Amino acid sequence: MTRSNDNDRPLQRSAEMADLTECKYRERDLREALELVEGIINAIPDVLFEVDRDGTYLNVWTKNPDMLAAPKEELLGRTVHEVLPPEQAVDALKAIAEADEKGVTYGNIFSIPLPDGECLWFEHSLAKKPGSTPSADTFLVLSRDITERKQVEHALDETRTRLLSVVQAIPDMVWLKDVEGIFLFCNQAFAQAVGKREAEVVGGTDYDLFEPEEAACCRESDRAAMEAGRLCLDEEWITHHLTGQPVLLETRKVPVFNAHGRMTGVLGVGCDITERKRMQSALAAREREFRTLVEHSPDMVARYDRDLRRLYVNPAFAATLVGDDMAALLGKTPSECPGGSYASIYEQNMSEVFETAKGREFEMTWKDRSGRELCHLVRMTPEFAEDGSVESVLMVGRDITELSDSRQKIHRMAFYDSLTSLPNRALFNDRLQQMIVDASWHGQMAGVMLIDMDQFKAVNDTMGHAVGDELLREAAARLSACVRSYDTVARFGGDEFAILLPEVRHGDDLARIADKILGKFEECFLLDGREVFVSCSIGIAVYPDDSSDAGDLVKYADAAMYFAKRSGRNNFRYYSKDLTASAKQRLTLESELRRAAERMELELHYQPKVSLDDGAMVGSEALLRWCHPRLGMVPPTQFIQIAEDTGLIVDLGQWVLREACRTAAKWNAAGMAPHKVAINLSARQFQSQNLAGVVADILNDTACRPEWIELEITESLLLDDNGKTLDALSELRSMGVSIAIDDFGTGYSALSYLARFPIDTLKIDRSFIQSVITDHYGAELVKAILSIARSLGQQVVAEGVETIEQAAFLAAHGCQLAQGFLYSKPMPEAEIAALPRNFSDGYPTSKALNLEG
Ligand SMILES: Nc1nc2c(ncn2[C@@H]2O[C@H](COP(=O)(O)O[C@H]3[C@@H](O)[C@H](n4cnc5c(=O)[nH]c(N)nc54)O[C@@H]3COP(=O)(O)O)[C@@H](O)[C@H]2O)c(=O)[nH]1
Repeated sequence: MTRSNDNDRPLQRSAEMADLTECKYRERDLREALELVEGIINAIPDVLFEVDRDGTYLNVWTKNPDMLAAPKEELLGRTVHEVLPPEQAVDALKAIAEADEKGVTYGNIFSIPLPDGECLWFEHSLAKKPGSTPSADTFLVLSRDITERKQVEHALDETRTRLLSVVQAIPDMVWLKDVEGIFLFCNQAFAQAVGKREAEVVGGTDYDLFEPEEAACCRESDRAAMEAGRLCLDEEWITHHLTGQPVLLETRKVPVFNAHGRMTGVLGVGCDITERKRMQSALAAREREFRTLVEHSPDMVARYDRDLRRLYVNPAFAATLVGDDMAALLGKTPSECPGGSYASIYEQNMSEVFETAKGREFEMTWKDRSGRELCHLVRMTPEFAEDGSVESVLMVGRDITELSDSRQKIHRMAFYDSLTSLPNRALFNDRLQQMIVDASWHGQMAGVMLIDMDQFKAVNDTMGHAVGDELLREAAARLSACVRSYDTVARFGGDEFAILLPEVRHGDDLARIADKILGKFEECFLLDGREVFVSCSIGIAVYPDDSSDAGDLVKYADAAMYFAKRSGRNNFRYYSKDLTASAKQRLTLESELRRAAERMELELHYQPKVSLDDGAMVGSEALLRWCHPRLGMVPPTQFIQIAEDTGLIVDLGQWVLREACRTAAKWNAAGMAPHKVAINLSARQFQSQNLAGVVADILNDTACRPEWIELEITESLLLDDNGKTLDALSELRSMGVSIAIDDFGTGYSALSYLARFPIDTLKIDRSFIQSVITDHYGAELVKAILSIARSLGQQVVAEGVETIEQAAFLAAHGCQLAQGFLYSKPMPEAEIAALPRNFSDGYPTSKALNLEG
């Protein structure tokens, strides 16, 4: 600093003064500068070091000595190597070297590890402070504690990493675009969907990823979100790069703002809802489908709430109950609409479904709105709320009226007789078992009756099946009228009935009931406009006297019934032990008869038929005999009925036919006098086989000519007017076989059949022949028969001729043939062959009578 003056001394002085002032000024400036520096150093929180090039601490300034790694006194004069950890010391020297080279250096970050694992962080700025010589250069180091900042940065980093992981991990697509639509970020899900790496997506736009149309849509929805300034929900179609399939994204887009509130872009999250949409539409389709099904189902469908009120009914339900008016049903309980006695049963079932949470199924018979009785199979199913409670009940009702009717029909068919509507044998047996159980429990007696109609077969055969059926129905009604309501009248089949009589106080009660039945049957039956008398035979077995076993009781009643029949019919018999033997015998005979033919126990005997004209043996009747190994010769009267009852007669008859034809063929061999063999045929043989065909086969097999045999049938067979018999007889007749009516005169019907059927011979029944001599009416009857036959051109055979007088009467009145003990008893084939071929000697003949006359 220089100042001018005029006087040297004073000038000098003033110069000195000036120097002094200058000096003082400088000193003041320096002091002020120092104070400023000191003030600055005190004002800043940082530490200021001065170090030399080797890192020796020369000076330290700080307001807060705690920030120092060691007390200031210990620090000064020591090098960074002595103070800092080795790594940090090396970094410090590197920073000094950089400042040495550049003059200054900023932003050198150091961390000093602490014993607890944490770190202290510092940011150093260095400036070179030139010395008087380069070697005297020192370096000012401004050390700023940035530990707090670093911690915040670290925490932010962690948060960011965590968020990024989350964003990467979520299956939804996440992306961020700036306002221009440039991708700033995307997660893996997005990158994968568009077939790029994340880095490839960032920096591009939608147009780099999608077809223009798709990209435009995406941009459009971005703009909409940005314009709205809030979260927007949208749906976007994109094409998945892997499958090439369109993918529907449900997108949430939200504009992103910076710290100043300026919009910087839009964040998008996309969820692939293609499958969900597909499921939803499939679900909707199924729902429509089910609705259509339910709406068009013939089943009744309804849903009920906990108050048993209807929430839903389908049209079938409404139609059955009220017609079209569904509203009349909704919100109502069954009791309210349509009401009725079944409604409470229905509601009770439904309440139980709500209470037990278990479905129910039951059948319900009720009436629809037109009053028609219906049967429904009702199924009630609980429907659960989320908390597991039953929220509603779904009811499906199927109309099983037809099925129920069929079931009843089947039940009736299985357990009831279709003709009489009485229980059948199966139901009878069931009730019998129950009756025994009850009787045993109450210590009571009970009865089993078996009833067989005595003349049913004759009526059936003579008046036809329709009349037979009518008789059975009437008989069933009469039996039912004779017993109490809790007794059971059953039909076993044919003309066999049975009655169960529980709660019998005394054995005699059963006799009174049996008497009542017999009395009822004494009244005539009006059948086909005619009065017919049919009696019955009754067998009685008593529980527990006779047996406690159901099977035995029936068997014993049957034995008793059989005995009643044997002892004259139209009566009843109690079972007694002896009867069992008789019934057993019958059963034994039956089973033995089945095997008689194969055991060769059967044979035919023949009874001659003699011409009353000249006494010549012109034929014979084949009569079956059973040579029983134990019982000896069993007469047909003892087994033919069994054979008829069991149907065995068909096979036996065929055997007889074959044997008789064989014999006829033998006896008519060349050169012998003609001999016609008469063969008895049962009505059953007409019913069960192609009789004409069978006869033709047998004739053929045995080489027997048709004219060598005559078939004897009973009158009753001809009264079967179904045409079958007429056809069979006509066929046989056309083959050349002659037909005879056996036991003529014992039938109950008109004689008109004589002209209708192809009949060659009438055999007058033995009972008429036996009375011709003793009884005037008998004689007149025989004369009348002879007259009818003559006028119809039929031959007459008198059977059972036992006396000369009978033979003479018959010969005198024009009877052509006679058969009876007078000439011969039935004999084996060989014995007949040995008989004289003529019975003229001592026997009356018309020729002899004429000679005498
Ligand atoms: N469906 C078939 N029925 C047959 C067959 N064989 C026999 N029968 C029928 O059995 C009944 C009994 O026959 P049977 O014991 O043989 O008696 C016959 C004669 O022995 C008997 N008869 C003959 N003459 C006299 C006589 O002078 N007096 C007298 N008391 N009895 C006599 O009559 C029976 C023959 O009768 P019919 O047949 O009516 O001419 C009997 O009804 C047989 O029909 C067979 O194979 N199939």
